[in-house]
Amino acid sequence: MTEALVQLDQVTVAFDDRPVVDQVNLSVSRGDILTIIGPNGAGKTTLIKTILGIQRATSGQVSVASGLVIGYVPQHLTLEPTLPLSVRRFMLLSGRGLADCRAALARTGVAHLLDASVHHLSGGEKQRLLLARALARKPDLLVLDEPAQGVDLNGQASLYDLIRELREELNCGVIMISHDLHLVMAATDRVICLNQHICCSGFPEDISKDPAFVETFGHQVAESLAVYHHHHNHRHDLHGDVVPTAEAHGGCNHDHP
Ligand SMILES: Nc1ncnc2c1ncn2[C@@H]1O[C@H](COP(=O)(O)OP(=O)(O)OP(=O)(O)O)[C@@H](O)[C@H]1O
Repeated sequence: MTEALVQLDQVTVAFDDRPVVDQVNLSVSRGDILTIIGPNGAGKTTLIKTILGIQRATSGQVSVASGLVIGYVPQHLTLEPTLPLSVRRFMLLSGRGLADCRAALARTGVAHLLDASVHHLSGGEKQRLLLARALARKPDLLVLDEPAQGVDLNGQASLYDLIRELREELNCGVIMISHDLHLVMAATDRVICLNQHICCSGFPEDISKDPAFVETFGHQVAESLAVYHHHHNHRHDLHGDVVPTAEAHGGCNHDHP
């Protein structure tokens, strides 16, 4: 039996008696990638804050495996603009040694920025730095809140590839929020569509046909996902370029009707 890293049973979070997360059940084990999608204000961030223990559930049960190490990648890097801060210093603030910090930066493709100022990093570099900080903790569970924000389309694909590789290398579980529906459909194992309550959940190829998904995202999005069934038969390097694999010779396959 696979032990759940985190399990939510009937979790509700209400602000001023308004349920923002409503009776949610979910479970993530090692090796799982679970993506939470949903419209603005659907309660996605509140839900992951509850998993992280930053937000208390109003009712229901949040259970985490004992000694669980969580690596959290927030939506944005929030910094005091007047405080000089190098990448090296930022990473060392995680409490890990320099060797671990260097290895994590190398894994996310930004080792060359060790002595750069965090204030001068591009949007994509900041996201990779945040991922490196989470990795340096050698997490059992990676929790990412819109990890591809500010990253161009090629960069997004390579970032999702990297997350999949890290899941295998660390044998960790992954929970992420994403708005990049096409990429999510290709990169995730399971999807939860949240609109306060879980309106549907399942495998990406099935979820786009679910009436609840169509109701939440509209016909146009559902149809575009249904025809854009993305067979991910290749990898991307950290610059977004396609790396052919043994079973494929590069290029995306998209099924057209
Ligand atoms: N601490 C709080 N106090 C009161 N209301 C809150 C609090 N935190 C979040 N909310 C409200 O809860 C609702 C859900 O917010 P949340 O940030 O979880 O949504 P989201 O799905 O992550 O949205 P987005 O996609 O826009 O980031 C919003 O209406 C928000 O205003």
